[in-house]
Amino acid sequence: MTSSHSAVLPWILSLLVPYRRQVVIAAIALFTGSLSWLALGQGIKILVDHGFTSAGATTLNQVMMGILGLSLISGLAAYFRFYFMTWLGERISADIRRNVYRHVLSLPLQFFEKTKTGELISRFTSDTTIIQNAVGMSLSMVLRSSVTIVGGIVMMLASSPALTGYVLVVVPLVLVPIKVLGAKVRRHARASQDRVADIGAYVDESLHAIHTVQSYVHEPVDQRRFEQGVDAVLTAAAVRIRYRSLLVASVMTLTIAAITLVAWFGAHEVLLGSLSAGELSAFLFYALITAGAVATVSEVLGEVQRASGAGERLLELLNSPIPSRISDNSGINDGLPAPVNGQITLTGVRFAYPSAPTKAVIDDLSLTVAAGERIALVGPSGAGKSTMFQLLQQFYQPQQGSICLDGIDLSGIELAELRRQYALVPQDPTIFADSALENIRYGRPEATELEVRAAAKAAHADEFIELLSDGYNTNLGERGVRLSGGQRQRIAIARALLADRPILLLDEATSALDANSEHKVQQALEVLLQNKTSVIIAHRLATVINADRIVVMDKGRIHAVGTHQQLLQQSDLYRQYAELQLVS
Ligand SMILES: Nc1ncnc2c1ncn2[C@@H]1O[C@H](COP(=O)(O)OP(=O)(O)OP(=O)(O)O)[C@@H](O)[C@H]1O
Repeated sequence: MTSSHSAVLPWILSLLVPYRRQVVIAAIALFTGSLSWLALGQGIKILVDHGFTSAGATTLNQVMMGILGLSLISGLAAYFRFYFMTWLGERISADIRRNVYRHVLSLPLQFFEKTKTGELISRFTSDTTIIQNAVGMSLSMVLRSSVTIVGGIVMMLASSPALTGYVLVVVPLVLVPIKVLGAKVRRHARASQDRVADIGAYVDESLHAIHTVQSYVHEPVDQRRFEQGVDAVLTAAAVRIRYRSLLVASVMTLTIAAITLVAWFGAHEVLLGSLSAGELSAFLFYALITAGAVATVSEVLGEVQRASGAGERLLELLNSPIPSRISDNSGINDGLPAPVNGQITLTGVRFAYPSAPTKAVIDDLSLTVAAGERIALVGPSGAGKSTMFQLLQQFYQPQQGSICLDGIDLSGIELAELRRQYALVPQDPTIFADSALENIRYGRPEATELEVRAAAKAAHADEFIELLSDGYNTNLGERGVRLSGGQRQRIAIARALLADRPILLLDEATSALDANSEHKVQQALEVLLQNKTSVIIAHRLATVINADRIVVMDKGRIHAVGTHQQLLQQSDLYRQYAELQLVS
């Protein structure tokens, strides 16, 4: 869904609603500041017409005091305007970040298959900062200048309607470049932000894979591609800058030419005696500050338009649809028994990924997993084992058939409630850049430290955590770079133990661990699997032997079901698989 430029302003205004008090204060400060500047013109007029006459000394003093007073007022007004507008800019960008993050967290997996993480990060950081500056600085300047322009025109009219007439004739001349070039600036601003997001995505991807990058000595290639990205940013920016410079220059030149012309007319009127020198001075003062304000607007309008481009992209993100299951829980009966027993029934399930809707990855699959049963899923790569996990957790919905938990169709269970029934131990467990303690506590954020330690002991993770430099408080480093494969698995098992969910989804690691580590992981798993319904994508002999039933999958269908011994005799596919694939 694309959002248009016109949607950005109403969105920003809606974000300002909670801060109306601050907006009002900023607006008052803004008006006061601009009006006190306009009042200065009257001071000039009095000064020129009367300040230089014989009786002028007292007038001169009074006017000077007045001007000083006005400067004080406009100074104070500037303080409040600057303070509150900047504050509003910070607030708005904070609110945008909050809203966008909340939205992005709920987006379906399909969205993340298509969108690069680095690009999203760039939206969070750079796009919101652009909006922050626009609201905090540029918008404030545009508003102040707009007030000055309107006030300036009114005061010019008061000083000399005839001269104002000339000014108004030439004003459209100045507006033409603002309109034409401004639109171009905005378009190219968006293009250059897109290129910035591209390089963000590239950095993100290559740095995540830094290990692979360095071991393949791929650095020169990455550097070259990155530089191409940087060049693309520069090229896009160059076009924007060219239009913007053209905009600023043409507005300035046209304005100064217009004022000179008007001054020339005015001087003639003074010579004819139809205008006093003070009136002409005041008029020119107003014309100058008005022109200055027009120039300011044209200059920062570029910034505002850049922000509007950034806003478009953020709005697009906010408009990406969230699955109705999450945003709208109507029609959900949430009838899960408490506690959940963990019986899973699949009946005639057919599923194809949305990106390949004609290729059934799961095809007419029926299976019942009894409460407390331990099922091992085996089968060749691409058989659909991981897809089963995705369906059980409802990251995707089957196109045909039904999946039930304790007899209730999954589509009738609130999504968060459903997912709370599963503990997932993935093949390559995620370790966060946080302490060992917090990494385990991820399974149940409200768990006490004692509970975390108990789970770690049961998962045989305690023994290596205690040896880390800072024990449970040791930071495990981004993606657990400081842990071995077996240690990462034991942390993940401790996390799942702590979560204590009725159903366990375990994707066993395929990589062989050393005997000692293997033994530890196996022991940890035995604790984890006690009294739970478990579905295990099995890669180890010990696992299949200990399973209640083994389900052999092939091309999305169930090929055979049985125990290890039964299948060795009955299924050629299983025998081959057991001989070649299982880690003994
Ligand atoms: N997000 C996706 N979009 C489209 N197709 C997908 C997606 N994920 C998996 N597939 C396809 O679905 C099929 C089944 O994949 P799945 O990951 O379930 O297999 P698997 O049995 O777990 O294999 P492995 O043991 O190699 O992990 C594969 O052909 C795969 O290409």
